[in-house]
Amino acid sequence: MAMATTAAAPSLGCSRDVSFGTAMRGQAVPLELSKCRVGSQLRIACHSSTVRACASAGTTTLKQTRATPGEKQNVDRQTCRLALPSKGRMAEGTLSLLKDCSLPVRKLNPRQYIADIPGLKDLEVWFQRESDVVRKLRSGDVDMGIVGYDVVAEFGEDDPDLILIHDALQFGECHLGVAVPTYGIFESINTLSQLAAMPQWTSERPLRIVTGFTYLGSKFLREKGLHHVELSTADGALEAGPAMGTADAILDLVSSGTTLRENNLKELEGGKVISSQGVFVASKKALMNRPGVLESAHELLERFEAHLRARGQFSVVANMRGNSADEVAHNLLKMTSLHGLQGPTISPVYSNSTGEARVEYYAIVICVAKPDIFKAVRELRSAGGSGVLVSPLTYIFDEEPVRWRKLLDTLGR
Ligand SMILES: Nc1ncnc2c1ncn2[C@@H]1O[C@H](COP(=O)(O)OP(=O)(O)OP(=O)(O)O)[C@@H](O)[C@H]1O
Ligand SMILES: O=P(O)(O)OC[C@H]1O[C@H](OP(=O)(O)OP(=O)(O)O)[C@H](O)[C@@H]1O
Ligand SMILES: [Mg+2]
Repeated sequence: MAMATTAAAPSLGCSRDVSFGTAMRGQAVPLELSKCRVGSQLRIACHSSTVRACASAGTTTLKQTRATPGEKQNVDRQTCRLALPSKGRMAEGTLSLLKDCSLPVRKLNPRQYIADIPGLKDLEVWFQRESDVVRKLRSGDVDMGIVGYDVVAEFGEDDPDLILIHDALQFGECHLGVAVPTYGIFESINTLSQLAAMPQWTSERPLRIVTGFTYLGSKFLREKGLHHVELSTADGALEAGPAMGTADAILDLVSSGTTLRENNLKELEGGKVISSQGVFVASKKALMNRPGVLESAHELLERFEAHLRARGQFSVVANMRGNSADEVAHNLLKMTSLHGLQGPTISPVYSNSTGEARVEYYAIVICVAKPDIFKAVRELRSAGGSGVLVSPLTYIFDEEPVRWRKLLDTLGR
């Protein structure tokens, strides 16, 4: 297996000092590695599979270390760090969210892993695989991150240092669930309890489940009382496992359900482990101790809240016929979709059709939830409205976001 360089590590200054190029499983270990001794100061960033490859090559006594909670690195770092997914759908979703919040990420070239956000000074942006975003939050190498909740739950391992500042960024929506084949011994199995009760599973022949979520998976299955279970892992295309005969069931992410259907699999009732979407997560220690982190988190949270709130709403302006603002208000408030955020804004429209200033119309401004827009237009017309203008909103800045207050409470502020 070819192993890619992890060139960001030395500049990230985290628990590794150098990186190396490629090595083939079972082949000679690269020269630099064979020179390195356990206990020396040389720390190497590599894929975890590399450590296994080196061990099987038998040329090194290299020890794999994982950043663990409390094992804080980079204590002297002066800058705040935000880690973002380096590839895939979550990278796209994150970059477009930040752009929509007028915080475009500036990356000098596509293969560089460091970037910045011109709108946020004193903040470094680092691109990392999602699992590494969570690991580096836990090790103190980065302060904040945007990733899928599934990754926080899996690699965060319930670490109390990880705080979800925003738990619903409205992209990357999916859930983690158990699925079995639609055919054979599973034909009449539709729930997790039925799966657990199948006589086939014994300690000699456990239920084999393939998943990328071993932490969440084993915890969930234990809690649900499935005892004779063996989890195996794969990096992708897990849905092939049952048909290939390498697994009986899968525990994987589901969004539209197409991949399950196309591979003759069905989800089990009671088999949903978690729902997931993009989240804004931070290290509690960093929020409390590193100067500037809380301020950056506040700025990001305010923008996310204002943008996401606005994204679901239209601004509607219309002229309403009426004898008084009170009468117009009364007519509007009778309609279910015309209440606005706090209530409609109503202002007199002065015309001089008769040579003197007269009020025949009132202009109203309301916010309407996007799914309700056509109902709102119908209701406006029936209440005497005309000239209805509908525009998208960029931000809705309301009072202090509830999530900000909640964060301060969590931090004891
Ligand atoms: N089908 C999906 N629809 C929506 N979001 C998804 C879907 N699958 C995964 N996600 C979300 O996107 C995250 C990253 O998944 P993605 O498939 O982009 O990366 P990966 O599986 O780690 O890598 P790759 O598939 O490129 O090898 C997941 O952790 C989850 O939060
Ligand atoms: O319910 P659906 O909309 O079909 O989406 C679910 C699929 O999406 C993800 O896979 P991905 O596309 O990332 O491929 P991978 O298995 O190679 O990771 C996930 O692992 C499922 O296989
Ligand atoms: Mg994937």
